[in-house]
Amino acid sequence: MVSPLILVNLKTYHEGMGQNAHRIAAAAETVGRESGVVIGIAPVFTEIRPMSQHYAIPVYAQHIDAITPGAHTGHILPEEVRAAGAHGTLINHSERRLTLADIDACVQASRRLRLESVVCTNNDSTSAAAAALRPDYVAIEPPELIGSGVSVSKADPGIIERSVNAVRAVNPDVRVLTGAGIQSGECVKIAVDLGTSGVLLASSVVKADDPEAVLRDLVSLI
Ligand SMILES: O=C(CO)COP(=O)(O)O
Repeated sequence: MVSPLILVNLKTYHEGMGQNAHRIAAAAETVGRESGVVIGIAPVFTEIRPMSQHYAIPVYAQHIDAITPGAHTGHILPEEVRAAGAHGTLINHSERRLTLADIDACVQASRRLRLESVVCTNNDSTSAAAAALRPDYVAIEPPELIGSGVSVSKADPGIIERSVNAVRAVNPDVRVLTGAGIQSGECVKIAVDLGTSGVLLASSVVKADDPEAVLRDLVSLI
């Protein structure tokens, strides 16, 4: 069986972040190596290259733009994200929504560039729609639970189950992640038992005094 994926989105949390981001990446590398669970990190764009060079963990962009090389200013070119060493990318995160046409173009660019694509969604209908675009992962995250400290696994397991079924019905090759408020091994176990291939999370690791201890707990029951 393929290892579940624990994907830590560092967002733009900033306080002490330069140092903290590297501390989290080092912890992800250690805990990932010891547990055999794949722990990936999605840092800010400027940290993609240093992180992919220094740590043996998959590094993800938090976003790419649906553009091709040429005259664009202030955009994120998928080719540059790949060249910086990214293994994959989030697409359509709740805090960075895109149009359907742009999500499609981003998934296609990811496929062409061999970037793993993780399309974020907010409910089972959008999960089904995203699955039709054939990304590697659909990540269902109820927006009202993001950053709330209340885990989707416990507060709304039904949305995970419905999304897994919706995605499987459209394309069984697309794997499902879930996120929002994920904070413990128990949350991860519930998500995996409901048919997901792992979790997408942020605050419980990024804001922790001891991120390595939280990561150890997250992988403890899978
Ligand atoms: O948006 C998220 C991950 O991309 C979830 O954030 P929290 O883990 O802070 O709820």
